[in-house]
Amino acid sequence: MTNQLLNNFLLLEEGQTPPSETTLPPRQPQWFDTFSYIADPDQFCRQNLAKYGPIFKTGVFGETTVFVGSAKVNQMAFNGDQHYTEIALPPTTMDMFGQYSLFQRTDLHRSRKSALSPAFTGKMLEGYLPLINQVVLEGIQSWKTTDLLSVFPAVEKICFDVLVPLLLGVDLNQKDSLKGLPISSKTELKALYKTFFDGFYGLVKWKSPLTVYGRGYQAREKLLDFMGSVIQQRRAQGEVINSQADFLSMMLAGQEENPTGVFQDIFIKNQCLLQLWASHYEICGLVSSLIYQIGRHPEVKKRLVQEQIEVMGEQTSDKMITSQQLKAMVFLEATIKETLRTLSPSSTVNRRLTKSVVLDGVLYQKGWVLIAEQRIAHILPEHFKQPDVFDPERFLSPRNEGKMYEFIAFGGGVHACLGAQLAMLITKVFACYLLQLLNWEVTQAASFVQFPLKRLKSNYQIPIHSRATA
Ligand code: HEM
Repeated sequence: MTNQLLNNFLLLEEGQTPPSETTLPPRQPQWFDTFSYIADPDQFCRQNLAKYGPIFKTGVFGETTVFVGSAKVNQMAFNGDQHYTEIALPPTTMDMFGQYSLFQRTDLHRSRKSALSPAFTGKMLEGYLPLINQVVLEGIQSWKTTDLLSVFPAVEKICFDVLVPLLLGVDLNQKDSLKGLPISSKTELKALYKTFFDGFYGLVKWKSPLTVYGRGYQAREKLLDFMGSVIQQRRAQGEVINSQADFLSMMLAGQEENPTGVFQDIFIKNQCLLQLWASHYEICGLVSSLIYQIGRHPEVKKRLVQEQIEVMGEQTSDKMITSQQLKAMVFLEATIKETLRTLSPSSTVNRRLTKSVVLDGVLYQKGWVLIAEQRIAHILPEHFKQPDVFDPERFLSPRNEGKMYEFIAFGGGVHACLGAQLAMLITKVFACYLLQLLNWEVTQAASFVQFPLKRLKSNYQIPIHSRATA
């Protein structure tokens, strides 16, 4: 267990008193903390960090919630499953996850995660590349370069078209792909998915069309029904399953190999939806923030364009970008990480302590919620030098900043993101075509939606020009 690696870590059994020199995290929870945090989470974290350091108590979400950011405490927060933490999410969110998510059943977490992992690594990712290339290229080519581009909606449209075939196994670009299924159009599917996504954040646990949660739950049922029909249709076609084709096929092939194993229909249907939930808006947020950050930093853009020329040579954009080429684009990878560091779409990792623990002489009491906050971890000078400067170089040798538990855009430890490599792959392909085809510059600071994910506001626009005509 990871925390055996932590020095000065003590797990307190019921009734055990902490060592005499133990202290509590600074700051008293305040009644207005939830409002202050939601109104401006960046400022809330920065102000408290400046005053109290990287660990402080708050009353955010109506209980004692300890914000943490330094690597060692993040490590402790990330690795307590089944020992001293549980997932701390509202009951509505847990209900929307359902019992087949990786968060709900910590006892089954390891076996489920290792069964799902092959779909998001190595050969499988390589197999996804032709589709990602094609859909992203066609999507960007359809943008009107004489107009202002509404960045987030434009990116969102493409991401949906990439992720639905990869995760739900339904190729929306094929004519009649929805024929015989209980959802008849892409528009309907997209609207249901949005309602499903929003349902995770509805706080009133009343299954009624009048509540966000109720509508979300209803959408969930319809989407599960839809996935059931997709599976039935696949079976009816009787074709040999190509386990490498998409996430759904990988699971169906797993079921064929071991009919009583992890991959039961109910699990498969839920996983398709859950992975779409986990990925779509996160990747949209990341890609649109990347467009913004590149536009804000012309010197970074110049290096990225140079790297494209070095790696791609004379290759034109009608040829697929290969995984070898993507691997060679180290400055692009660093720029994506720097975007994740500065404008990470997902903000918090919440865990409730089921036992009291002492780390480095600080007591974290049973019942408190720990929030490992990127807004703190990513601006700590001991993790990142000159944190307020946008500088992709920091992730490259010799600086190599952003070690494990310091850079936490994809979480860390037991529940580290399953789809991090897929997210990086899609974002890289997106960035390559953008750099090859378009010119854009950002002169004004944008405002961002902060919850549930951080992203550019939908009405934020930038002028784009074709590189050919620039
Ligand atoms: C920019 C894109 C993404 C970001 C920023 C992101 C971020 C995160 C973070 C911070 C966590 C940890 C949550 C926690 O510990 O409470 C996480 C977990 C997870 N992510 Fe992602 N994610 C992204 C893309 C994806 C994609 C593409 C997939 C799958 C298709 C995915 C699937 C998951 C899953 C299944 C977990 C839970 C893993 C577990 O419980 O072991 N994510 N992600």
